[in-house]
Amino acid sequence: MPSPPISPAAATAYFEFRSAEHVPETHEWPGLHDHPSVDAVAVAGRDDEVPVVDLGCGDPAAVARALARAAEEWGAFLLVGHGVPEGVAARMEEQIARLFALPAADKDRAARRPGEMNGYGRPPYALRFSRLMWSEGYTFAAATIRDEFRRVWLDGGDDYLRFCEVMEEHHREMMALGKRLVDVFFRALGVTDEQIAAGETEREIRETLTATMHLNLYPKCPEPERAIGLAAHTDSGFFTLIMQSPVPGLQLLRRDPERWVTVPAPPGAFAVVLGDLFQLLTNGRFRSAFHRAVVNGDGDRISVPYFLGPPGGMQVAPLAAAVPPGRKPAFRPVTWPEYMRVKGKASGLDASALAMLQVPEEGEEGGVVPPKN
Ligand SMILES: O=C(O)CCC(=O)C(=O)O
Ligand SMILES: [Fe+2]
Repeated sequence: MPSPPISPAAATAYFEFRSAEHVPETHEWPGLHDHPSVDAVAVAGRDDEVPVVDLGCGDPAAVARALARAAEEWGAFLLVGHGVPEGVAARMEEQIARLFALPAADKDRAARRPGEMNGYGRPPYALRFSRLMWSEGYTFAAATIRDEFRRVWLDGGDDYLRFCEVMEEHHREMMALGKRLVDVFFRALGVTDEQIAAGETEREIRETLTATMHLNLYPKCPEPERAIGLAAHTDSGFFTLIMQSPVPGLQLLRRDPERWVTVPAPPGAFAVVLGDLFQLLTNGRFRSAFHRAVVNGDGDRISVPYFLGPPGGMQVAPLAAAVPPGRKPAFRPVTWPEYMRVKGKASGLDASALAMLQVPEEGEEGGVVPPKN
């Protein structure tokens, strides 16, 4: 990506996507087609079918096996049979479309302030790039919904209340689902139900999960092949439950040969993407997925990643159950905020943050920074 990073003024300036007839230079991304985009279908000799995990299939052992395979080989999957009521996603879409359709002045009041996570605007990592993405976003800690959206709806009236109720409903459903999934992940790692019940760390991880929500609107784009909705990245926390419009846009990088596999968007399914701290927690057995979001020329797409991770003060270290007997943990312990600092530094060095946290094997040189991904 050419430097220098986008200027603070350009990064915060409001861009009117609706009236754009072309993708302006500020939003034009080179290198988007360095690897081909392919559909998630079986191709001879290549596995491009995004795994599907059916939580409701009634066979816990089969669910754990499917999850282990998806987490090891893809770091991502589609989740069905989860029991979240159908209406939740439709209500979310309606409210999010309404939020982003508000006048710029209302949204600007809630603009993210430097150094803060909550607010309207580009995610902090977007500021590293020299180009802008074709999306509008709003990030907030799920525990702060009522306070956060008073910045948008000053009067706290019916529109505000309705919006908050819908966000809270989604938060409740996703947190419950996230906790269920944590247990299935542990089972997929080979931890027994009794060990989970007795294991302090496992219990603490499930009981202290924290959630950040991000609302993404990818407006219809006049030249979708020249713009990107969200640049390629890995999520940093444990895992992300992504609600998406029934319009594909999420892509996963697969290797040998490198290609972007487009994740299907069947109504009712969630896309699940594993984050870097889950890779660390599972001693590298389950891996984070490099992904991006592309835009399209047919219509808007909305997505709501629900990022689950540890509380800020918790040290995340490889689980004993994930470390092979007689071996040392492969990573050193780290808190989420510390990890974010390492990741920020690593991006400047074009290095992998996880590799920087790796504990060298006996007899191996430490401090070597392999190239990113
Ligand atoms: O829009 C999507 O499907 C992906 C969003 C995403 O990866 C993110 O916000 O971290
Ligand atoms: Fe992501």
